[in-house]
Amino acid sequence: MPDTTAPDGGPLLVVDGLTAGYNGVPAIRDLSFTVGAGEVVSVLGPNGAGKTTSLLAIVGLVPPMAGSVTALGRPVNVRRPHELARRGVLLVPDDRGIFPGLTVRDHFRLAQRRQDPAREAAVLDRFPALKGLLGRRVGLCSGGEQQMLTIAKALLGRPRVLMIDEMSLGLAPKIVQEMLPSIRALAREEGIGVVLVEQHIELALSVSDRGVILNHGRVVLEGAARDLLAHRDQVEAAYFGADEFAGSDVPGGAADGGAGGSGATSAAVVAS
Ligand SMILES: Nc1ncnc2c1ncn2[C@@H]1O[C@H](COP(=O)(O)OP(=O)(O)OP(=O)(O)O)[C@@H](O)[C@H]1O
Repeated sequence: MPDTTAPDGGPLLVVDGLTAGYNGVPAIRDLSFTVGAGEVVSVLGPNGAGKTTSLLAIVGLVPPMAGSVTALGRPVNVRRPHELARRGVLLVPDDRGIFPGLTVRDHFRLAQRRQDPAREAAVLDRFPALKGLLGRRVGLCSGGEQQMLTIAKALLGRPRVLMIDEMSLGLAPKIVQEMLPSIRALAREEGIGVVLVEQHIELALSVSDRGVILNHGRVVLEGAARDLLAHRDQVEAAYFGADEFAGSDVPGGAADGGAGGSGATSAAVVAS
């Protein structure tokens, strides 16, 4: 059984007040949220909201201007990207990181520092469709199969936190509908904390515990996924009218001490 809790029993990942951007201009400001073992947190928002930048900043690939990241109970030096990976906090990028000329089996080999047949078998059991494709060049695999491989590769290293950027990019809705529940099951069964960056709001929230909605680089709404699903109007307002919405007086909101776990001060929090 993998060790899936922070030594202090707290969340696996704590992002606190993270501000980061490009050429000195912040693209995300004061981002805060937590991810516990077995929990799925969706980071949602319109194009350009700062979702990808958030993930890149958490792993240090976009240098932070302010804020901190704590993984497994210990502060992380976000200026050293490999440190987080060593702790099992992995980013699955939206470009899938695959080599079209190599086979699925080759990718499995490259993804493991030391071959671990037992782990390999366990990961293949999670994505049985890959079993019959081990000898196939990845360039000849479908988009869904490539995406399964991308996630399978990340799982080989027994991650504690998996951050998945736009898993559904370019995939048919049916494939997304099949894959997202697998991610949910994976989180629960292996105690992995999952951060999903998604465009499919309803689908993402339907497999998430909590949702964080970004607009213009700020958290404008957050809450339990079931509450966000029940308050679709508020979610739409957060997407399309964020400037007016941020900090509004929503019952159970941050000003009321409402729950939500991000610690953000200006975001509204949907009431439980
Ligand atoms: N390399 C870069 N250099 C300068 N600005 C960038 C760079 N990458 C992203 N940005 C800007 O940062 C902001 C946030 O972009 P980001 O890609 O994080 O948004 P996103 O929510 O992931 O968008 P999408 O859903 O379209 O992928 C945007 O205004 C974008 O133009």
